[in-house]
This record gives sequence, structure tokens and C-alpha cells, in this order.
Amino acid sequence: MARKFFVGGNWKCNGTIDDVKKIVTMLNESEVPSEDIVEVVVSPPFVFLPLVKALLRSDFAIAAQNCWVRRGGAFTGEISAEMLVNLGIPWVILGHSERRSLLGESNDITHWTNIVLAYEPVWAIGTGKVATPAQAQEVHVGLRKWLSEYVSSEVASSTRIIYGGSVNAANCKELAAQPDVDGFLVGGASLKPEFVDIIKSAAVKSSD
Ligand SMILES: O=C(CO)COP(=O)(O)O
Repeated sequence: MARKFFVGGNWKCNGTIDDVKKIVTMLNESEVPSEDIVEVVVSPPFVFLPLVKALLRSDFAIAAQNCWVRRGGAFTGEISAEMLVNLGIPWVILGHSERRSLLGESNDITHWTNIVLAYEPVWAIGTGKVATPAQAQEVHVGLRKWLSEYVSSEVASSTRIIYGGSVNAANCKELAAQPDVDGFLVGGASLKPEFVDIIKSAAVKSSD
């Protein structure tokens, strides 16, 4: 089965209510390939999730930027996966390198169902230095091989592996054209109108 192109916008710790409204209006008014071609997921900071949920067009989904690994309880400041589901938030970013380096998080994946794997070279995050298409393809192939060896061949062929790190309107098409690049996790550019151009790079796959 073909892997559907996936574009995630990680807003990180940015924005005000006014900024959020502007970004959502820009997204709502954008013309992008249909849901059959590309899955778009934006990830605002926790406090803006209900606002984005109320305003965002229904063909775009929303992700939280983290969640607590256990059920609810006496865990001050944490937000459980159940709470996200209750709010209608179907996705969550887990294990981002910024959380690993700044907050000491580590790998804790127990199953692969519904996982989209993001390769983000730390030297490319927020630096303007993007991996070359060949570099991204090489690492994605390596990750798929790892999945095949350590998980299963089904998981290896069906899991979407997306690239993140200084993706922008100028470099997305060439990256998207790589056979094992199944989409993007976008930081800085997801706060700007060029995010729509990045979503549109999905067309590269459908014209294969
Ligand atoms: O970390 C990233 C997305 O999660 C990438 O950030 P930039 O696109 O700003 O480099």
C-alpha cells in the first residue's frame, strides 16, 4: 500500500492568540491537494489546542507536542493521552530532539501502530542548514532497514518516515521527490504562508 504524504507543522513554543488566529486563517484559506494525497497535522502549544480545534478546517488534524506516558493522576503539570483524545486531538509528537536534549527524554516506544517516524538531524533544526535529498534518502532507507530487522517487514514498508530540519518552500520539492521521504515535520516555516507550499509538495508523489 502506498504511504500517504504527511506534513506536520510543529509550532514549538511560539505564538499568541492573535498569531494562532492568523496562522489558522491562512491555513483555512489555502488550496492544497486533497486528503487522499496529503495528511496535514499542525501542532500548537498545549494552551492553544482548544482554540485551534475550534477554528481549523476539518481536513487538517491537530497534534499535541508531548503527553504524559501514564494515565491521569497526581502528576502536576502533565497532560495525559486520554485528555488529548477527549479533546479530539488524535496525534502527539513524542521524543523530539529538543525534549531529549533539554529535558532528558529517551525512547519508550512499545508498539508501532499509527506511528509516523521523523528523522531530524539536530544540526539542521532551526539552522537553515538542510540535509541534501541524497542524505535524507540514505538515512530514511537505513531507518526502514532497521524497522525491517528489529520490528517487521510490514512495519518497515508501511511506516511513514518524514524529514525535519530547515524544510522550506525552496527545498521541499527535491526532498519530497526522494522515494523514502514520506513527508515533513516543519518547524519555523510552519508558522509562515510557505507552509502551504510545503503541503503542496505532496503533488510530487502523486505525479510519480
Ligand atoms: O524541529 C523541527 C520540527 O520539529 C524542525 O525545525 P525547523 O524546521 O525550524 O528547522
